[in-house]
Amino acid sequence: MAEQWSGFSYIVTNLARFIRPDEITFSGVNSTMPMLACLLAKRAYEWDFVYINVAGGVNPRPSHIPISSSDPVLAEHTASIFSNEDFYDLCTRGRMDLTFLGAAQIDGAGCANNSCIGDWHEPKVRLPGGGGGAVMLPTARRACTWRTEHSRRTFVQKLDFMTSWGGFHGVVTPIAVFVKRDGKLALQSWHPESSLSEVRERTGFEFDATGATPSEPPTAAEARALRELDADGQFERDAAVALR
Ligand SMILES: CC(=O)SCCNC(=O)CCNC(=O)[C@H](O)C(C)(C)COP(=O)(O)OP(=O)(O)OC[C@H]1O[C@@H](n2cnc3c(N)ncnc32)[C@H](O)[C@@H]1OP(=O)(O)O
Ligand SMILES: O=C(O)/C=C/CC(=O)O
Repeated sequence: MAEQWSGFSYIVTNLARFIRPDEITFSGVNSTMPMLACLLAKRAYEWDFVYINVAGGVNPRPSHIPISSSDPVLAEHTASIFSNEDFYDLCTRGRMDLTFLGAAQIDGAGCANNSCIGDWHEPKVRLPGGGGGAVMLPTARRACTWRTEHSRRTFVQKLDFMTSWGGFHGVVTPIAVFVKRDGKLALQSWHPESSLSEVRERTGFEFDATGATPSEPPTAAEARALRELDADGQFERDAAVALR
């Protein structure tokens, strides 16, 4: 059980749990974990949804699981080919139900920075990922993010730069799942090997934890689907997610 509920498995499975039946769900560039979450949901759940991806695929049936979340194999046997403009149009026209987007820093309202660390004019690091974050996060009906590092430099009181306003609906890390409640991120659940106090300790903003419990372990179908998707364990090794 512990092996199946590694930090990597925890993130991918909990991202999949944000996907809803019949909805349109998007995963983009540099998004291996959301790609795996969408493919897991297709295999593990008894209902269907529309999975679209930045390779242009719409409910594709890829012949293998690629390392890159923008690999053309993700458009194999696709129902249609979507262009980049189509993803943005779906969002701005209110048709995108769920999109997965990255973030380097997240504040208590779920707003995100994926532009720079430090001062904008003299940054320590410039980050990629501002295009989707700036447009898709505020316009999709829901957006979720993931971070392999749960730390006070990631979960901050004040962002170094606000790339995306509007706020994530869901946030998943190796030790916690947050959801948006009354305009703020609230703790929904924590990794069974972690604790509420550890999540508080490693989070730089105050949050409501009313009703939060340890996360439900993976179902047999979820665990089986992820084993199939990562048969040789390469994704898990590449992700190198630590609980501590
Ligand atoms: C149409 C579409 O496809 S829309 C787009 C969909 N895709 C996305 O939204 C993905 C967008 N991009 C991402 O998610 C990126 O991974 C980002 C922007 C979140 C982070 O970029 P990465 O290059 O992965 O940064 P990474 O996390 O490796 O950090 C690089 C360095 O930046 C600095 N850094 C990153 N985050 C922080 C932080 N919160 N605080 C301080 N320093 C930080 C550190 O120096 C770090 O190096 P270190 O970990 O060795 O200390
Ligand atoms: O914002 C990003 O990370 C990527 C966007 C891809 C694009 O719009 O070309």
